[in-house]
Amino acid sequence: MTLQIAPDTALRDRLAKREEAHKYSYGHAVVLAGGPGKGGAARLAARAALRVGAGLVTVLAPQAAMAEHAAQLTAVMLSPLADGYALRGMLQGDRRINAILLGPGLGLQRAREMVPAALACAAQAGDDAPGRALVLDADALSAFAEEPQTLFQALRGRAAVLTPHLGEFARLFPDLAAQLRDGALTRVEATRHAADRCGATVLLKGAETAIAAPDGQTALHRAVGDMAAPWLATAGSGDVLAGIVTGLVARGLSPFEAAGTGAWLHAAAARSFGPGLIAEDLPEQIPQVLRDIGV
Ligand SMILES: NC(=O)C1=CN([C@@H]2O[C@H](COP(=O)(O)OP(=O)(O)OC[C@H]3O[C@@H](n4cnc5c(N)ncnc54)[C@H](O)[C@@H]3O)[C@@H](O)[C@H]2O)[C@@H](O)CC1
Ligand SMILES: Nc1ncnc2c1ncn2[C@@H]1O[C@H](COP(=O)(O)OP(=O)(O)O)[C@@H](O)[C@H]1O
Repeated sequence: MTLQIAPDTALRDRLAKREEAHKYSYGHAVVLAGGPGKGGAARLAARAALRVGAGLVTVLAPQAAMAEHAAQLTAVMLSPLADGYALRGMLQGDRRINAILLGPGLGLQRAREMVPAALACAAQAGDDAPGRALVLDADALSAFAEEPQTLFQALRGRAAVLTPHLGEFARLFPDLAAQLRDGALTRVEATRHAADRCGATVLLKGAETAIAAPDGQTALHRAVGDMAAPWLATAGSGDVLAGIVTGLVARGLSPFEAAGTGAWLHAAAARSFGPGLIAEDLPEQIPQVLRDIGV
């Protein structure tokens, strides 16, 4: 049965912060950024992760892009990160980093190096203790268009969420995208097959966002009718969604829960802001959405 996503009491409780907690109770998310002039997407995502309640969020950027990020970031932290070797060292040395976002503005070449390094340090899916989870979006997906099996082999069994739009989905799963276009598969069915094939949670974006976990669970978020959010059709809104999902896994939600909750929060923030929305507005609207559902 496909879950229809809506806020409930359990969700409100999961999103609240406890009186006695401190920042490390809510995880440390890192967002990998690409080269100079390409940092906007990573900053949007990082801000969203912090707004949704991750305890700490750090943008990891190449040295050449540090000055640009430093001029723009305040609550979000910033560190230099040269290459995949340095990423492995950082992740092996700091177990408190429990959520990693790769893709927004990362660049295809940097993604090919960083994604395998990050996956090698991710938790096994289904571990009892909440481990380190990855969110892969944008360039982290497109980078493997020529060899999706390489990505799927590295992903299998890891705690991860893939957040493709239909174009990115077609690059990794061309046969499933073709069957979706032909009507041979529904959106939920295509997403379920994709999750089964890659061994990770898949969130297929769009006005109807389908989510599937490798264990067969599925969910659907329909931003249509009363729930429409058409102003989300703006550059960078997907980067913000990836950041929201990353913030939620940093807070300890499972990849499947984080994907569903993130899809709902993202559209609710767009509806709450209304016409004229641009991507920067989405993270700033999250506090209002949280208040509206009683968090
Ligand atoms: N403010 C920023 O800094 C922004 C940075 N961005 C970054 O820019 C990089 C490249 O993004 P692009 O937008 O060029 O790459 P995309 O992969 O989104 O777009 C390339 C092509 O994919 C197809 N496509 C896009 N969306 C589709 C959809 N929903 N359904 C079907 N086909 C679709 C179209 O043919 C499009 O020409 C990424 O790293 C991304 O994160 C973008 O997210 C836009 C905003
Ligand atoms: N008409 C629409 N109704 C609801 N949501 C939409 C609509 N158009 C786009 N979205 C949402 O906006 C986001 C766009 O993401 P994406 O295509 O990756 O853009 P970008 O790469 O510019 O960030 C996705 O979450 C998608 O579900």
